[in-house]
Amino acid sequence: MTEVLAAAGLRVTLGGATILHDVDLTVSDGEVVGLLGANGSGKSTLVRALVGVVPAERGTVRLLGEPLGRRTPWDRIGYVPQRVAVASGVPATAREVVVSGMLHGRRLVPPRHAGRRAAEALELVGLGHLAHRACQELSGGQQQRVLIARALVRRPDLLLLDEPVAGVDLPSQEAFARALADLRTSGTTVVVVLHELGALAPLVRRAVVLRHGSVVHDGAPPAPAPGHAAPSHDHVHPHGGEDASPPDALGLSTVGWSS
Ligand SMILES: Nc1ncnc2c1ncn2[C@@H]1O[C@H](COP(=O)(O)OP(=O)(O)OP(=O)(O)O)[C@@H](O)[C@H]1O
Repeated sequence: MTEVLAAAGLRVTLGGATILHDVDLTVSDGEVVGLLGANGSGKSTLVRALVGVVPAERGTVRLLGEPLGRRTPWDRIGYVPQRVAVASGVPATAREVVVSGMLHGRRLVPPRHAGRRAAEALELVGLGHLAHRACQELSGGQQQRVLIARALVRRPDLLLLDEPVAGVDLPSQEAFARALADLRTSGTTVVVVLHELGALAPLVRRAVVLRHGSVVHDGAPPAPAPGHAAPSHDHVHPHGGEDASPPDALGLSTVGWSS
């Protein structure tokens, strides 16, 4: 199996605190890996360090066989950050934002087929009918799906997603799961931060669980507690927090797997 992502001894310090403690993570071609853990366990920081958005104090990252830096093949990598507003007052349409996903490095002009590819990517996330709508007129969940389409339009070999379906309704989550299944079939490797496997459960065969910035589990996804997967489960009751006691061995008591 070809190594698509390899992080070794990754240490990240932010605001004087060590957030990631020498994390090792290797992901092979075609894997779909779920990154799980309680709030504040370091999932987003890990993904951000993997794409170089936050600097690592120590350790190395290789993406698609190249060290993180000038040689990273960004045109083959898709990244969806944790919920950010797409619009930010810029009057771009959904289609324009998605087309911008085809720009990278020295490619500052979209290729001729960009419009067609953007339309396809928006269809994949169920937003084909809103392609020409200004992003600032879209709901938060719809904006999130525009960002997913923006990552998909590259047809990436490696896709990193930070809570892509948070705040997205169930039918759209299921549509996204189908799009991800198609990508996996075509060989895309996926690393996805999730609070719950939800609609993506059938796809995620490997779970990496973080706790206080260290990997505490790497293997089969832990089973959710009974009732947690049920559509009627409201998720408004407390799941505990960093101070909850006693946390289960994997620290999953805070992410909705047991309560
Ligand atoms: N820029 C920053 N400066 C200082 N501390 C930070 C910064 N960014 C994140 N942190 C801290 O790092 C820790 C991990 O945050 P991170 O966002 O990676 O967690 P997470 O597992 O993704 O959480 P969540 O599930 O809530 O999204 C938290 O304690 C957070 O307060």
